[in-house]
Amino acid sequence: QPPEVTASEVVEAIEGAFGATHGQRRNHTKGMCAGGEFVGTAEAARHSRSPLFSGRPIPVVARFSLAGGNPKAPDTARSGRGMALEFRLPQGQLHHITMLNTPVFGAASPATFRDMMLALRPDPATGRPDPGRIEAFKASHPDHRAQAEYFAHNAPPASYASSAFWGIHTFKFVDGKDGVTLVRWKFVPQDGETRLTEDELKTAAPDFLERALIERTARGPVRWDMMVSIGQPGDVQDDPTVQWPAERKQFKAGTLTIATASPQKGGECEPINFDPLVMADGIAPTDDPVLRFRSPAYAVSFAKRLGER
Ligand code: HEM
Repeated sequence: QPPEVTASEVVEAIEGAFGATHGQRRNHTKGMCAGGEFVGTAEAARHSRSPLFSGRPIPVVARFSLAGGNPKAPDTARSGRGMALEFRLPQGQLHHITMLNTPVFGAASPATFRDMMLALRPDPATGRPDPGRIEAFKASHPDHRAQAEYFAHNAPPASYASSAFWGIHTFKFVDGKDGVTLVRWKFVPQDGETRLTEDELKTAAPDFLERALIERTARGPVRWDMMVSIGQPGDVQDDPTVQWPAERKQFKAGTLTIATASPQKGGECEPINFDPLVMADGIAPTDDPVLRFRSPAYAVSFAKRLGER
């Protein structure tokens, strides 16, 4: 039985690690807005009755971000990049998809996430995290390893437009007869995946990502294909640190087109809480404890930032 962890406790631990930026998200603080549309495929509609896959264009409000609560994090940091999508479905319904640029997450439980934040808390004597505490955290939390290794072996993206984003958790597609398909998905950039070179890691400007996406969308729309993998009996459902075997059957569920990009200040994405449990009928969560925990944690962060405005 894992120790009980509360959403407020975890958000306070994030604030302890990074500080709190008044009126802003406590995590993924640095980011930008974007907009476009999504068109689903007939194959997705066979597995899920979600209006997302009607085949008609669905307006999307998007936010791209850097993981962590540092609003000035350099875009060369070996940390997560986020893509958050709010689909504006007919009749005012909403659907959220909130992803990272890694195939796995760095915690199998909220407790590990909290302990990671506690380990990152700066030592008052040096103003920096204590390397000994970070090592102790890593040694005692093997579920953190897979994502850390991914970051160690994969440089950050050269542009949001050329990054893949994974849903990471397992979800359920529910069809018209209540049939359930276990799925995981990845948004694959049609621009191809490009990462910073060793040189660029040293020389790239700290805020190049925002300018790059604004310039890229000025030249024309950017597209990602939503690729869905179908789970098999025995595949992990409730652990976002474990990947499925690569040979799982895949199909294209739709294409996301991002046509506009802007700074987040005053942008449409700024006030949105991209709670991943906001889902329309036809896609449902699994019992992944991390997925379930995200919703109350985002609510705590959202309440704090709105309350400060
Ligand atoms: C225990 C696990 C996690 C905790 C406690 C957590 C916490 C948070 C918090 C507090 C925010 C800011 C919410 C707001 O003020 O709007 C946030 C944002 C975000 N998180 Fe998580 N998170 C967790 C796991 C994940 C996972 C597994 C993913 C990806 C699959 C993810 C992707 C994102 C993204 C992309 C954002 C930025 C959303 C935006 O642009 O508004 N997080 N997270």
